[in-house]
Amino acid sequence: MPLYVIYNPVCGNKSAPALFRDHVLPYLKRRGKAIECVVETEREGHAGEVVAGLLKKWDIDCDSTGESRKELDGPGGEGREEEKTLDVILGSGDGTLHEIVNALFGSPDGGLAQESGAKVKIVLVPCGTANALYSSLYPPGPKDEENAGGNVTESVGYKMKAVKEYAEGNGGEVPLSFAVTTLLGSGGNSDGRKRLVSSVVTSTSLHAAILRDSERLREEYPGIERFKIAAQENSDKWYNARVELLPLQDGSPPTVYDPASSEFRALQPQPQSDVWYMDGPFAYFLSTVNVDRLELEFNITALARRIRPPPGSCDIVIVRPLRDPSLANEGEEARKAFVPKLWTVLGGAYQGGKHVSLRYGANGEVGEEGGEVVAEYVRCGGWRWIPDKDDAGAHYICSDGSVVELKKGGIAECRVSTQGQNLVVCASA
Ligand SMILES: Nc1ncnc2c1ncn2[C@@H]1O[C@H](COP(=O)(O)OP(=O)(O)OP(=O)(O)O)[C@@H](O)[C@H]1O
Repeated sequence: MPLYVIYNPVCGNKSAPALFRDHVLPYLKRRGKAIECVVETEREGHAGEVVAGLLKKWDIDCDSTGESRKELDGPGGEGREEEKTLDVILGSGDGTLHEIVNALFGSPDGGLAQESGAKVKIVLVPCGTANALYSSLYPPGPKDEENAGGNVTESVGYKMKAVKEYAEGNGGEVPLSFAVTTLLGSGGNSDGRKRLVSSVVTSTSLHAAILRDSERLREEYPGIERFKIAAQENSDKWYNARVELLPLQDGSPPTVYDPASSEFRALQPQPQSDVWYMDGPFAYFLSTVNVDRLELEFNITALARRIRPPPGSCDIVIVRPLRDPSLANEGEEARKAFVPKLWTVLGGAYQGGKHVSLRYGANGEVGEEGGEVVAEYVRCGGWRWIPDKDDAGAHYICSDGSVVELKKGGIAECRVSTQGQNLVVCASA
């Protein structure tokens, strides 16, 4: 199985070239790992082009030599069909992985990866700003903290965990689920793309606004502080839309987390409808697959680790401010009054996922006891986001950090797919 190394020199704090030069490549050499090629990405989209190009070339090579995809497995292994696997050590953030996923699976028929029948194994080296997938697969434990002297994100030992497990052959691997968002109605979106494949997060509302606005802050603030600044700027905005929730893969109803029983329960069917809908306004709407956090400490879909999700499902965190019993309308005053409550929810995500248990008291105070939940935590097979035509801010969709704008009247439909079974990432066994 050929091994390629790809890293993005500009992601995060731009430390990938030094990390690969000083640590990753020398380590692989010491372990005797033969590398076909090292690619430093040169532009947006390049990582996807490289991996797609390798699969295409592989197909041509196999066809022209007539070897098909069969390989002999050494003495005694005659006739055994060996899986074709392309191993890629990827130094990047989630955005570069997103480009690879979209290059391989972005077309409606399943795409290149499906056609070639090859398996692609990704070994992540977290070099980006947030590294949601890596930090979900390798949540740091006390030993990592101790070894890192308190700064896990900058620790070479922590960043090298997947590479070491891969090279030593003692790691595991997990297939990725995808959240496939189709942009429907009114000609899709502003940049012509109609299908977005996420392997981490798909969002609207505050999170999409943060990602949209944080890009312009990237040069000045290469770290995660740019997300906090963009969050401040957008904190009192609400988004008018209707959401339709889609059933789980086995046809059962979407479920919602009940902090009183610490379990998910089925949403009640709604009369005369085969979908389950929620009306806005929304302050927050964020759905994930494969992860329980978006940064090392930001455990926004914390239950994805605590209560294992069924295959083909996404976890969604939703905040609808008008559930607050102290707010009667959508006026400016109400929006301002709600800001601290939204911060309490997001702050809970930074405290190990406490937000999933927050509830309103009779006068709208937020605590761990009381009535209605503040953040609705839903698990389902997908969703449709139907923005109010006149609410321009409700038309942004974020897919793994890249943000698209729906055209007026457009709808985003996100369905979870397990189509990516031949794309796996290394994870602790
Ligand atoms: N040589 C390059 N010059 C400019 N941009 C590049 C280059 N190589 C890759 N890119 C782009 O860099 C962007 C940022 O990469 P990535 O998302 O992996 O890191 P990040 O945003 O810092 O981290 P995260 O997604 O974890 O927050 C990607 O959109 C990718 O297309």
